[in-house]
Amino acid sequence: MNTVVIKCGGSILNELSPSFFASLRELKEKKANIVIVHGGGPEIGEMLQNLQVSFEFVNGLRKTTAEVLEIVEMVLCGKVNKKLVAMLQTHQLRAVGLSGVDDYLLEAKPIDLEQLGYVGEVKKVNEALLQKLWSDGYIPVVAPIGMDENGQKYNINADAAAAAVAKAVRADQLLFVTDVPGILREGEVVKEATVETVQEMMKDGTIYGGMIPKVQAALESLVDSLEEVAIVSGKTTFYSIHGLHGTKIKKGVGVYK
Ligand SMILES: Nc1ncnc2c1ncn2[C@@H]1O[C@H](COP(=O)(O)OP(=O)(O)O)[C@@H](O)[C@H]1O
Ligand SMILES: CC(=O)N[C@@H](CCC(=O)OP(=O)(O)O)C(=O)O
Repeated sequence: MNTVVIKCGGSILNELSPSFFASLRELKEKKANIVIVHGGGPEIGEMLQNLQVSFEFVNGLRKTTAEVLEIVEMVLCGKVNKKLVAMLQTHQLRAVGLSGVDDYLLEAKPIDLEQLGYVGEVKKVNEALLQKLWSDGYIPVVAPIGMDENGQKYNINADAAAAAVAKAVRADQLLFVTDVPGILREGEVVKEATVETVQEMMKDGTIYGGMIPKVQAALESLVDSLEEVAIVSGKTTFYSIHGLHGTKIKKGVGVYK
């Protein structure tokens, strides 16, 4: 059966279009197993500002003190996760909201406690839990908070969490749904890219900011069985009779390290 991992960026969560949900229903009709991993960077930033808690990004990752972690968890697992689950439900898609803490869905370990605080990376994914939800027809919706064996929680970049889930479930497809129609170069969507062309676009500055962790996660996930990753817009349908819209990143000839 087709397994599709969808990363929904915080940039697009409030602008997901009815046609995005229609594309999901189409996938469900084709009996695909779908799991959604969501972000929420802008909402976390807003809440931290409202609560006057200062924060900084180190290499694209939010440095996470114990105080920041508490707010990140509150926003991702409470507000954002339930908002997305509610939207899916009202678009006739049966969804269950979880975080990586639930039944150790995302077992995590710290990346660099000194530099980044409680920022984690995925050590292990509880694939069996996803399989159980799929067999009952649900779309699991995952907030990227992980936990280690001592109960310490970690803030995980959502692009990296989605890539880890895709690897663990040996996904057929990994889609990054965001607020742009794909990788743009001189105002045009790059329809197909290889590992090498993506690396070039990172070097020459075509790819910058929030697109960097996304393509890095995409390239890392192409190492295993996954042959293709796509970056698509949540403002439109991502499938049509012409196939997938957006940028497809294929393995190509280069090897990503
Ligand atoms: N070459 C590029 N093509 C398209 N978007 C790019 C590119 N380089 C950087 N970006 C930026 O990346 C953003 C998407 O990343 P981000 O805001 O982190 O989204 P998300 O919340 O979906 O993870 C775009 O809105 C755009 O500002
Ligand atoms: C460690 C780290 O940076 N975590 C992210 C988690 C949310 C996220 O990745 O959201 P987007 O996909 O919307 O960017 C953060 O705190 O913003």
